[in-house]
Amino acid sequence: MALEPLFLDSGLAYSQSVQFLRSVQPYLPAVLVGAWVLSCLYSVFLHPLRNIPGPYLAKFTEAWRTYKYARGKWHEDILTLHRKYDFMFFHSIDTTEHAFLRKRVSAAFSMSTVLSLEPEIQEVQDAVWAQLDNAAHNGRQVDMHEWASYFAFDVVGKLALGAPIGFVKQATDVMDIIKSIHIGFYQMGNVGYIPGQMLWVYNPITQFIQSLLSSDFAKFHMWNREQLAKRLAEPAEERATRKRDMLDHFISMKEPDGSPATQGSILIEGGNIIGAGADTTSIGIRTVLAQLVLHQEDYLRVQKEVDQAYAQRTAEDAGKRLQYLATEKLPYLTACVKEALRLHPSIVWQLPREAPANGIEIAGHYVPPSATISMSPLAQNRDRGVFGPSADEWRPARWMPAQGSTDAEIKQMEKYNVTFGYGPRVCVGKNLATVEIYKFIADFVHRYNARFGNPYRPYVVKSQWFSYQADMFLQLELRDTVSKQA
Ligand code: HEM
Repeated sequence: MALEPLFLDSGLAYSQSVQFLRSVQPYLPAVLVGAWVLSCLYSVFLHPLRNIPGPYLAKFTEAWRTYKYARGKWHEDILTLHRKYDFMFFHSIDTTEHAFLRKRVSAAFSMSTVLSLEPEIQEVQDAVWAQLDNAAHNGRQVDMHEWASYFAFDVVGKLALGAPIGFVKQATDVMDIIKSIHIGFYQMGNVGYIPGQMLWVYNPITQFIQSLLSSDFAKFHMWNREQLAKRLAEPAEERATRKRDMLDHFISMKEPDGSPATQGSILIEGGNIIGAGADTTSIGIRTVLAQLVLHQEDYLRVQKEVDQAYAQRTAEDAGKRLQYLATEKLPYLTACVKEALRLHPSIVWQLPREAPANGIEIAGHYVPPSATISMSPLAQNRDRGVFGPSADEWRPARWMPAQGSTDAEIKQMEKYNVTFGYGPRVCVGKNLATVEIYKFIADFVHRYNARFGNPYRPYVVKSQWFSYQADMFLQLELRDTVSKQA
């Protein structure tokens, strides 16, 4: 390939530069190959982490990891690697900026805020039931890849962006938001961990081309801004009589200098939630549902528990849906939720951390300062040292005191179950996700009997940072008890 300048200039300097480039051009390939060989030699013989066991090719090039990521089968690859090399570690650090950002949103994610918004979550859930009831009446199969996503995306819209985006009502991926987020995660997941690589994706030229191709996402940004503008313009008397939601919490945040949060900061928090809190939760819902539908005896046992809880509602709660605080007391539902989320955590790629300033010794290996070390929640959650020889198996009873495990064993498993991460960066939305999952599953099994549309291929799993289930078709039967109650 000839090296020709893109912009013409005149004079001696220009012709000298061209001459220089022409003179070095024949040596460039050799220089690049030489640099690569040197870096390989350094990795194999001198790098401080050279003795850590792992695939040989990965010592030489990050392309090995990119290739594996791009296949979308990391949920299988990571387990194979851990079984082979039996090595895992992680360590967490915190930074002042992260601590500040985290503290200023903590009230928005507290359990009391989430529970105060339970009726709003229920409203979205009831809209889902209306759609699924309809499908059940007509004998139509439902794809839970879609419906769990529509539910979770509308919940974050309603609670944190100012209004439900309309997925459930319109029964579609409005403005292609879900599709665009998945494309974004695929791109970031595959190249985002390599310094500088995201420039191929996020530079003004590709961004411009992308905006032409998916103007829908630009529409979503516009919609998001409009909701915020509406909220900011809301008369004070109206605000005083309305329930405070997550968006209100974000609006009342402060910047580090004590000034009110800028619109940019508020929009970023909303963006974080839609990126981090919708897919993860819908995967969690599908994970629990999938295990229950696969194990019908467990489905029936949870159903019986929920039916009883419905029957025992107080006179004050009669006619209302089961509240989260009642569902979290149901022992078998709780065991099934914990076990399903352990076996299939929504995020299966590595959670990165920096080694501390003095380095750290882990499992006999010295890790130098600032090295990035990371661990997949999936691999950790299958650690036989913690979960025993049945670590890969579905065994909800392991979470039940005096039935499957002792109290001390359960405490130990809770500590090392990292579905929601670990340490100062542990998932900030865990309360919201937990409430959504318990409520959704409890009402679902109370309302329907369910079978896979295709028992020979119940669903497929794809990994792209998240590990999500697709083509999860269910045949639903509306239960008599519910049609009578309706
Ligand atoms: C089943 C559902 C969910 C799962 C499995 C999950 C999992 C995780 C994990 C593994 C992390 C990284 C933690 C670490 O590095 O140690 C994380 C971080 C985060 N999650 Fe979640 N998440 C879920 C739901 C949510 C929801 C509903 C929200 C918000 C509404 C949310 C917002 C966030 C945010 C903002 C972070 C970054 C926290 C930080 O860096 O301080 N997540 N989540």
